[in-house]
Amino acid sequence: MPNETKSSIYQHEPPYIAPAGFGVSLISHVRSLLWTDGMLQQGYEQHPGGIFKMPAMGGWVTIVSGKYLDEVLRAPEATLSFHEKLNRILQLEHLIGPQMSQDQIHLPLIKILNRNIDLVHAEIADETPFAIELELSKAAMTDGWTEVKCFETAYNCILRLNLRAFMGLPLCRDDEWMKAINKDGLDFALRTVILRMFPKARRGSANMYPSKFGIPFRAATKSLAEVIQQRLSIPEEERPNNLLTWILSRLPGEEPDVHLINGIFQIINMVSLNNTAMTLGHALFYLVANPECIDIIREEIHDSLEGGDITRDSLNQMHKLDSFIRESLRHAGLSNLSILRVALKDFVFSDGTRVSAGESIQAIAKPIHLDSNYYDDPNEFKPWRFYDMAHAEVDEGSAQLTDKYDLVEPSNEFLIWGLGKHTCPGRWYAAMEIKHLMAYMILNYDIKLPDSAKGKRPANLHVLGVCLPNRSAKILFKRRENSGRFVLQFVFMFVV
Ligand code: HEM
Repeated sequence: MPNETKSSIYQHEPPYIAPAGFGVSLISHVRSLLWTDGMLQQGYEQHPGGIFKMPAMGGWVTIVSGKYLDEVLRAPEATLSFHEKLNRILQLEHLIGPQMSQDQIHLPLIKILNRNIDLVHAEIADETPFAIELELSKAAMTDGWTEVKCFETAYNCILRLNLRAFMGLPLCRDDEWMKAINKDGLDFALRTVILRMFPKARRGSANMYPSKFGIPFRAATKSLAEVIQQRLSIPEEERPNNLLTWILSRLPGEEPDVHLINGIFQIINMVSLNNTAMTLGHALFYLVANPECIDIIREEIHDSLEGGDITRDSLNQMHKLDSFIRESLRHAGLSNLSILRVALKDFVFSDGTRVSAGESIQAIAKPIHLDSNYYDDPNEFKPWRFYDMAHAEVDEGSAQLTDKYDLVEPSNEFLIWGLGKHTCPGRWYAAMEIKHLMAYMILNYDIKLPDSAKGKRPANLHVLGVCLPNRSAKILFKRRENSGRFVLQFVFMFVV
């Protein structure tokens, strides 16, 4: 068993996979910036199922896998902390306040989101045609086909759906407000980087300086304040059932703190937007690069519809689509690492490896997702891999289809959502949103790569261990003949 401070066995540092001596450490850091994936793979191959230390983002991080990952997951929050790591990265205490940094007010809010997922789905379903058609209307149409940047379209659609689910109509369709949110998000990101450059004790005062770099959460505050006043004027039981109402119910008081509300909203929007949009972007690129899958998924969607509609239950029946998205995440996982922790006390693993207080620990992810010990032909994109794995267990005598290979299920071999007590609490929402959008697109549009791509999936962009979908590559959409009902719906929405 690991021991937090003492151990009878010989204690030692994790092995370094790059030189860390005086002078050469800098070279190791430059190598890790340019060659993160390669360095991580090298560490994994040298220490399979083990522990090693590698340079990352200006520090040295202990990387774990195998049984050591389980030891990290079992450690109490007071020893290996996820929230403290997040606070340090995002500077939540200075930029939003203790309700966020200490009380984690966003967590109960996401629980409410999960409890209301059927209602939230209804909002997403209503907003989807509007969001997609608006994005497509920005580009010219040739012979019925509209060519758009895939990732930009995915990002904007997810942003629009999140705003609808979190804030409701009409604010979610206010383009000025959307611009303000994007500005606030960028100012926030920049501020976190600047604050981290100051010693801890000076950050509070550093944050007070008026800034040329923008003040986080200011741009969207004015419209939000108006919406809050309007929401408060409605009797509590009649308020729309969405995030803004839930935040207000958790912050009782005469004068709501608009800065805090904006901060909470921004953090939830931030964690839900980027990862979800990247996941959708990757999956759409796999879809157009594997066009033979489109008809198969479309047939499954048709078979799952309820009264012609994509409902929550019908989404749960779309096992091939689910497998397709999970395989897309396995193959082009968003990050090569998972599970962020910082040691608040010295921590000693069962083999005597010691991590000192203040140091960071992360779990290896991508090399596991591409390891032939866990996945057959790991470098091949097999859209029905998880569908087949679930069905193979039924064939082997299990009475019903297992859900352990479902998109939302984390495991030691599928670390996209993290694992253990901090496993992503937004994964049901994210999966529902991505599946709904893809099902809607596949049902109502033909989708393809431009001829110039020659059938090849556009290359991903790898930055500091993050695998981004290609930013400039385009895909084409053409409305399908039988989607007349959708056109009427869209025209109706604009008229109203
Ligand atoms: C495809 C989309 C998403 C991916 C891949 C993803 C992935 C992750 C990962 C890897 C973690 C960290 C786990 C750890 O370090 O132990 C995490 C945590 C978290 N995620 Fe997500 N996430 C996604 C979408 C969302 C959405 C939509 C929401 C909110 C609605 C959300 C809210 C959170 C929160 C609040 C945490 C922190 C949990 C805690 O404090 O215990 N995520 N997510």
